[in-house]
Amino acid sequence: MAAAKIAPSMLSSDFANLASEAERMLRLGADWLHMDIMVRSPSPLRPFLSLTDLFGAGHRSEHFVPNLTIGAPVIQSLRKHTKAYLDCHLMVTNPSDYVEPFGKAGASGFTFHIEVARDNWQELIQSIKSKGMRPGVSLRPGTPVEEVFPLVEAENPVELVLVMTVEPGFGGQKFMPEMMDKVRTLRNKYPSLDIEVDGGLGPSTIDVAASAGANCIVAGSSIFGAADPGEVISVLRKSVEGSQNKN
Ligand SMILES: O=C(CO)[C@H](O)[C@H](O)COP(=O)(O)O
Repeated sequence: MAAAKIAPSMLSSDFANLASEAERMLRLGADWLHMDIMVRSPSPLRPFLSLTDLFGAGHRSEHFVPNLTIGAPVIQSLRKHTKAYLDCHLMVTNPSDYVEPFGKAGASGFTFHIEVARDNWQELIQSIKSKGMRPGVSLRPGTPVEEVFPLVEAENPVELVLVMTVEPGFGGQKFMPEMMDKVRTLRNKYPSLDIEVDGGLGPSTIDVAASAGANCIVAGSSIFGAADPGEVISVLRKSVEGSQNKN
């Protein structure tokens, strides 16, 4: 059985006090710290053709997400203050460029998106492992779950699948319950896989995710915005463990 992991999304923390925010979350019972890496890196098509060339100005961003957060230097700084598992979710168009810097910085997990790694996921998994990190793959809401099966079944597999339950980019969005079919499918196929959900998770949505089979729970605004964040962490954990005990 895959153990429950509660991972506060540090995107909702006070970045100016990141080390103490991390320490506070761990003290309140968090297992992992979820780090949302959003970099305005150019599309791989950029040298040849840009969306601006195709559609003109005003098109949807060529960047993986329309936001900018933190990079390897921040992970490196945080690593000096904590031994915690740093669960890094790379929302970038070119994850292979970040493997070495994140490995050096002290990232624990490196989760890339299948949408930008359809052609090179084998090499990517290999290089993530060679830098001492745990590889994971994530999928956007519109991406069929079948796309990640080969990565879980590979000789050199990913060890975590992150099912996005909002469009990646920002905290505080509404949970998409229709993503639970993906979680159920993954759990039925892979009983011991780490299945993570991210986006809109909190006390009012956790039971749906936990009963579908998610065991790694990312939650930002519901934890950091709560009067008692430790209580929220405890509610999330009890829901996951309660669902596992039923099965
Ligand atoms: O990956 C993310 C955004 O892309 C965040 O981790 C996610 O949205 C968590 O925030 P919240 O719990 O507030 O929804």
